[in-house]
Amino acid sequence: MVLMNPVISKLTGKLVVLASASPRRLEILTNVGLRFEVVPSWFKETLDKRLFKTPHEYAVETAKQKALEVAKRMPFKHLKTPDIVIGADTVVVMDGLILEKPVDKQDAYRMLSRLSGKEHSVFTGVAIILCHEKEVIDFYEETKVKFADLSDDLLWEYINSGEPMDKAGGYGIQALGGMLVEYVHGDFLNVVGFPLNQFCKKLGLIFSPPGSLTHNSDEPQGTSDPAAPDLTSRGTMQMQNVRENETEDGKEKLSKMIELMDGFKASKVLFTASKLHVFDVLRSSKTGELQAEDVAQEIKASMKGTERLLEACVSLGLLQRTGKEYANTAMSRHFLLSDGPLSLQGYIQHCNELVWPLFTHLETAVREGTNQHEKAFGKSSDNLFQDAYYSRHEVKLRFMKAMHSIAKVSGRDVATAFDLSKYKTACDLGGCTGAMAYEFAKAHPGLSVTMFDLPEVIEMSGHFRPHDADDRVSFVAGDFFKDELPKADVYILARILHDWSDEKVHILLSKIAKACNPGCCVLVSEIFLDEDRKGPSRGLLQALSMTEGRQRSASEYSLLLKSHGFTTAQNQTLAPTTRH
Ligand SMILES: Cc1cn([C@@H]2O[C@H](COP(=O)(O)OP(=O)(O)OP(=O)(O)O)[C@@H](O)[C@H]2O)c(=O)[nH]c1=O
Repeated sequence: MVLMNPVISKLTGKLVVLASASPRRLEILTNVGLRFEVVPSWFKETLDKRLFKTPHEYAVETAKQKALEVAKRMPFKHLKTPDIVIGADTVVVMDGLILEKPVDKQDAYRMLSRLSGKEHSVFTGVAIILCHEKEVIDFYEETKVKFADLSDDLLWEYINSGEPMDKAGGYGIQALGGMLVEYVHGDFLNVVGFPLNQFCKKLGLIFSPPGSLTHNSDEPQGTSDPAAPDLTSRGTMQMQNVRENETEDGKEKLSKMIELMDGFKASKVLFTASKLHVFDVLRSSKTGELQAEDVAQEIKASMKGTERLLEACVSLGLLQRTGKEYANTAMSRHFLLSDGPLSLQGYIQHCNELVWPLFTHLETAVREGTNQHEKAFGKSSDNLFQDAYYSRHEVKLRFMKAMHSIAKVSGRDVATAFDLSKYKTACDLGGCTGAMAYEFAKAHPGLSVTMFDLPEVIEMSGHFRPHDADDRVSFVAGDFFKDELPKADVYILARILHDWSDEKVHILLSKIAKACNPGCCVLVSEIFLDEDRKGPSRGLLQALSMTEGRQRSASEYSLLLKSHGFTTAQNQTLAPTTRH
């Protein structure tokens, strides 16, 4: 096959994966000579549509989740890491209503009769994951389609052909459904399921030599990812242009370097916008949108500073701007509103107030091999909650809010990672606010969960109790290094062991081993380092501000557990172990 599009040939030799079961997407990409593997995504298309301001944001987010699921699964299940994963999601939108694939014939009838005689939009969201660079480029395309007036007889005949069932909006424009269509405005293949033209342009931006990036100006509308793929600033591109022997690889390295150099600025923008409640302020305005001036007034900050902050937030995908109006993005609505169910506010403020000051002393920390608590806060931190710094009410509360938000975001995944149906009781050791314990109770109707933590933590955990608190969750005060542990079938250690030296971990595990009966299990939830300790960088970066704790690999945790009679039953991102 002759390759007309040189961009496609840039992917030669790379492991490209299409995270889609759609035969149409496979055909469109095969037709242009792309070589790839198909690994359909297991991501269920169940995102809450109400959380998205526009239908295309929903399609883009679904595409991203489909692709990410495959990118994460492949190294484990297929034992290979792809270079690129492509995900897509097509939706039909009529009067603001998102139509996906019909669930049955009646549903197809409802959809098609809604579309009859009118114009609607078809949006396809696409996500391209660059696995090694850990980057996501996403975009969407909109095409307008007008249906002719359709009689009931025609509709039922079409539905009975079986064609509508696996197609968004209940029709396939490329086949019989083409007969229903009066006109199409825009990219036809976008309706079929994949906006090939825009996809190739994006690939061009990612893979073409720097000089050709000047064609940025005709970039199509609808790019929803402000962070990518414009990998470097224009100033930098010009500089690269001058150096003719600069390779594509060199450009990638440079962009990675720039990302690393700027990383701290991006974090601080997030921390500051959260601390000033920018996201809450925008949410509580009547329309969900505000101009910079109004935001400045609400957050009691200067106009100039606020404008800069808002613009930086837009560039990071934390906010979006239409004209002069700023609004939250779907991601911000998900994670950055103080009262959202998945709010990360608590953890972000912990990073801002505690981790950030510690990292400003990283150089000394490296020279001395110690955590720089004393330098940053004037106090040493041998034992959280017991030293003077942590004894301050607001500091304790902030720490608890941080742990609470992490437990809320990850709790369901931890609670449902393994089949615990044969167990009756669980004990969450160091469970802080009880958020994780409630997630376990919710996920396992037959399980009673005891939350065990220091008395001063239990005392304050009332602040975090849900209104509909499940009475299968109870709270017991104690020190897990000194006091007797409650009896349980499952001991949960979520983000606990990394805080302690091997010596202390042994003390804790021997107490668990003593308290539990044969057949009991310990569920460990941690960031597991790769066996060669080359990643993930989240874990290795966290280690830099640790006191006596350390990050370990799955086999290091297994060894510690084994020495107390626990044999590892499963050993992946989340590891439960069973005692025999
Ligand atoms: C409007 C229209 C849609 N489709 C198909 O509708 C599915 C949408 O569903 P999806 O959720 O985006 O994809 P999927 O098929 O479930 O696959 P996956 O990517 O694995 O989720 C895709 O197939 C598209 O081609 C057509 O074939 N022709 C058309 O005219």
